[in-house]
Amino acid sequence: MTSEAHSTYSEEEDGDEEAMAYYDDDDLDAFADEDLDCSCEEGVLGLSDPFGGEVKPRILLMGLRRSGKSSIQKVVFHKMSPNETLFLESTNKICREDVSNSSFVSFQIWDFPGQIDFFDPTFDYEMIFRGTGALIFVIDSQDDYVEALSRLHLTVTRAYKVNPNINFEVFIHKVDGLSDDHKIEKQRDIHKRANDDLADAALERIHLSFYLTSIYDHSIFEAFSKVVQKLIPQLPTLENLLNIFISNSGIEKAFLFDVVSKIYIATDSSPVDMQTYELCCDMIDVVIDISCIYGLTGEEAGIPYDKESMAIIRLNNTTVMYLKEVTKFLALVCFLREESFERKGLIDYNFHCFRKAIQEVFDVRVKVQKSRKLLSQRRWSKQAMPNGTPAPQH
Ligand SMILES: Nc1nc2c(ncn2[C@@H]2O[C@H](COP(=O)(O)OP(=O)(O)OP(=O)(O)O)[C@@H](O)[C@H]2O)c(=O)[nH]1
Repeated sequence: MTSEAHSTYSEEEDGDEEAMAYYDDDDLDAFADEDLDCSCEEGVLGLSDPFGGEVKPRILLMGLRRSGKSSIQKVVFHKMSPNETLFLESTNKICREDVSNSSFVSFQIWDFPGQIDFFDPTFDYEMIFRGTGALIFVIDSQDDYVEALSRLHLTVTRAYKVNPNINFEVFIHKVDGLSDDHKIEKQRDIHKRANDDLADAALERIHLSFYLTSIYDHSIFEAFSKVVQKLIPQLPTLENLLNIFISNSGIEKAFLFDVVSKIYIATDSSPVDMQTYELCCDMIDVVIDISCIYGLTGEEAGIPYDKESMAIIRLNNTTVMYLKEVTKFLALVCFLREESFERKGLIDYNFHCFRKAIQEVFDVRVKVQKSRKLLSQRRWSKQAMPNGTPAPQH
């Protein structure tokens, strides 16, 4: 395998940098009124903490004690190594974290303590479920899951009553200790029992999606990618753009990755196989690691990834992997045959058009965010002055 990688980390702004600044600043602007950013440690909430004005979709992590909820969050979003999760303490309050890596990957994760009680009057579950986009229920596959299944049923039915638009995602977790046959067997059993319970309650219309996951391989990143993709309204547009890009460039497969979390936010319409996805994750690791070691020029340089970041890796099976920066947090990773890579000029030109199109999609999103913000400000000021009295000037 041969590889080339290139990254520069100049802190000085150049002409093109404006385009990047335009991205980021507008993004920040758009979210200025919902500046709820806090680390997990700082973001511990009381159970009745209201988040009235918030717009970002929520992803809830629920499940029994020690099922692996905090480990998932730490491994996917904090680069914690799986072995370190052995030392995580039990969560005893709801722990909220903002994930705003890029314009398309922007949500909040709420990690719930295992023993949460729906009948506790201080637990305002209606408020919580109302703003929820996805509810991930984690089941420990190495443990007896009878209790977990009844908890899943209770949680899902409560949540559905409050908000029928929630995506219900079930992670059959810790499958690293199981053989392939055993994994399939567990998935079938859990799937059947959970759906039977819903059918018994005449709630067949609730759809549950199941994933086999482990923090010890890439399955957890892949599952999270699928959960997040469902929350991206621009997904069909992104997929379309990727389809057009690859079919005109002789590329076999392309992924749009969020570099920080290694979640892929979109891919073309050809099927994804796990090995290809793992190779992409490894490539991103190589680029970021090399850049961290050799590229960083200053303390405040932050994430070692910029508009010059790119990498080419030639595999020993005549396949080439090509990574290019799309925005400050997004990368395009492509797989193509060596002979197709001879037309690199054409690929780069098409990439340029693809990148521009992504910026336009992003532009529309920012405009929508801004008009929503304006609208809510107007509503708010009307409420503040019901008789039309102008606000006092200071
Ligand atoms: N084998 C294996 N162990 C895991 C996996 N994920 C988490 N664990 C382990 O499971 C244990 C519990 O993990 P936590 O993340 O603390 O579980 P939790 O659901 O947040 O627990 P509470 O905070 O008590 O609700 C830890 O020892 C983890 O190392 C996995 O995929 N495979």
